[in-house]
Amino acid sequence: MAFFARPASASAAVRIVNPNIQNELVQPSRKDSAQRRCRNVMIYGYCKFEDKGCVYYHPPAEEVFSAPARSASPAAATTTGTSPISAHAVNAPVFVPKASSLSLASSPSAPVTGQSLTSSSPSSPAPPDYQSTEHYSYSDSEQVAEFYDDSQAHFNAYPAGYVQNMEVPFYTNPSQVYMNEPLDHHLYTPTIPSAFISSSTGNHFVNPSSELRQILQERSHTSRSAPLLGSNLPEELQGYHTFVPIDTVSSPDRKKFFNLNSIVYRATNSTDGIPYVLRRIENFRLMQQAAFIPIEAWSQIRHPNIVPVYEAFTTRAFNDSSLVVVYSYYPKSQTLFDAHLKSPPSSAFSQHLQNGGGRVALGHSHSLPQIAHFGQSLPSSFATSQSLHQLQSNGIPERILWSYIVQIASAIKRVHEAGLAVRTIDATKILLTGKNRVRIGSCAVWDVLTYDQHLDVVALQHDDLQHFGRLIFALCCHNPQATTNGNFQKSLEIISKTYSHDVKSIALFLISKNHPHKNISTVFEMISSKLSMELDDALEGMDILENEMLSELENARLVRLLCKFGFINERPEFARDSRWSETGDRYIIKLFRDYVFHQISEHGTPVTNMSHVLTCLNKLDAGTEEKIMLVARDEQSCLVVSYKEIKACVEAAFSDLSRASSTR
Ligand SMILES: Nc1ncnc2c1ncn2[C@@H]1O[C@H](COP(=O)(O)OP(=O)(O)OP(=O)(O)O)[C@@H](O)[C@H]1O
Repeated sequence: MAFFARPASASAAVRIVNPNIQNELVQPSRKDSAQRRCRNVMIYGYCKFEDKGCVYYHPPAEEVFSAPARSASPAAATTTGTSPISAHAVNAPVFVPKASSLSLASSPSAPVTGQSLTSSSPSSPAPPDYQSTEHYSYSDSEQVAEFYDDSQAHFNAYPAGYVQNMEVPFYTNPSQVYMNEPLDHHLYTPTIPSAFISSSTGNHFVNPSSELRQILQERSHTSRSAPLLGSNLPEELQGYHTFVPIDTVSSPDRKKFFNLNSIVYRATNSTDGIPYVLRRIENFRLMQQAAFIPIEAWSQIRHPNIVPVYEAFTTRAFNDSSLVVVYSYYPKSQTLFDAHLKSPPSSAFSQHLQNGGGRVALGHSHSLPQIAHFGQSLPSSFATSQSLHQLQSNGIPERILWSYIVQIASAIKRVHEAGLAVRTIDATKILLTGKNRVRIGSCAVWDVLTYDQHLDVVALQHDDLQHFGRLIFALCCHNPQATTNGNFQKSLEIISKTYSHDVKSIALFLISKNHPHKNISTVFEMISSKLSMELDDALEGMDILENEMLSELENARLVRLLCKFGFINERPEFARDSRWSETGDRYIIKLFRDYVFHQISEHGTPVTNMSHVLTCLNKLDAGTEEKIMLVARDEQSCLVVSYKEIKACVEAAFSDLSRASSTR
């Protein structure tokens, strides 16, 4: 086919082949070592190891010198026919036949230092100056010194003393035996110097780099958890499928929303494939369609501290009349109640505080006292059984407290400015979705439930601030009932002793009933000194995340390259078409694939070093001028090519395939 008929000459690669062995090149069967012509003879015209144990065939001198490649001056070698040897061959490292097991055994490997390599005897006979070769990274003494450290000694393909005294029978083929290459950091996306980014320690909002991936993986894993078998949930509902209850607590006390039963599910939207949270209010009969008007208003609100409202509908799919409100899903999030107010304070909570806040994995406790919110009452024993000292020591750290205050105040401000009231400022409805990141959830439900009551928004906004004050009291005192059941004075005492005066002031202001200037703008005036700290931490967190992203940038380009290799290499439909795989560009790509992935150690075992693979692929993607020697599997020919040329081959072969796929 036309698109596969790219001439082999399109490649700028230099092919090093002894013209005398053209017939051997096409012979598929391998010869015994003793019959195979020594590669040193083929390339340099002689082998200095001929009398020192080289097991390969060394033809008589006349035969050797009759070949064009035997030129005493390899640089003068001419390119003829299909087996050119160009000036590049001069710089080719001495070819080494694969060491036989015998020779390997007799020459155990040992670390080779840069010094030993550079101290090669100047009187060493003829092979082209190994040290002066400028095209081969592996022959650059500086680089060799750089990567031949002791820790890499086991990868060393060269027996000890090889360069110095040339005593060893063979040196090995660089394309067949793995050598640890130095990473050229210029090939990578530069990251911000670590001195300027505290990614290892993390910041107020971002976990340390070492934890970040695990946390993201866990979230991803959670969002794909399998649905419960036999859960009797609808298979499909209003474009949502794969229903999974999020709150697995079976106690009926734990699913109250106002005086109605409420259950939260995760389900996948069929249109965009994204998981959402569906809050279902059981046994609710919607009396008028207009009750959904607030949903429209709420769906317009986008704020980093509010769980976005997506849509709402009623359904009978749960065998009752249910109201369902759909929200964005934050996998592995916790309510503030679960994170900070669960009682008794667990060791996990203490650990959490030691870690400076953030999310902790707290299990649900079925023996927990009932939480007082939305009209439910809490057994007073819960509030009073803890000593003052206990309550003090279990309070939330002030830095985290201020962070919550600023974030929640900011969310309230947005909602109030939109002419709405939040109505869910409660520890059980505010989610901790990341390290010290809070989002007010379950918004809009109240507005739908009480639509026909025509409540005064200003009064509701006032209530928001009061609930906010109660929340601060609860968090400071580690007690959801800190402001009721006669606990107020004691709670105030705790706050005065444990926290700064500013905390006490804002808490008292919010909880007060008849303050003349009580609105969210006044709250912001009171907390203004804390805003800059929050802003600084947020921006620093952004820098850290950007830096993390930079390190991931490489992934995409490497995956693209690997995909191209997958498309090009060993296509079964061209298995018999030697033009496709055994000539020209594709052949180079195939050999390069061997060079990257099929390296072997000096013991003949596969090398699976990712660093080598990444180095090669990055150099390929960058298209560097650095040259490497690719050796055919039958070891009868080798090619000296630059990464730039291989890159051109990959691009050409891939565009051939792309063209073919688009024209059919
Ligand atoms: N948008 C959301 N994304 C992820 N998880 C959520 C979301 N909304 C709620 N959840 C989780 O669903 C679970 C149940 O939520 P719910 O509001 O019912 O909290 P709760 O602690 O069970 O309160 P209640 O006692 O009122 O039922 C909680 O663990 C909460 O973390």
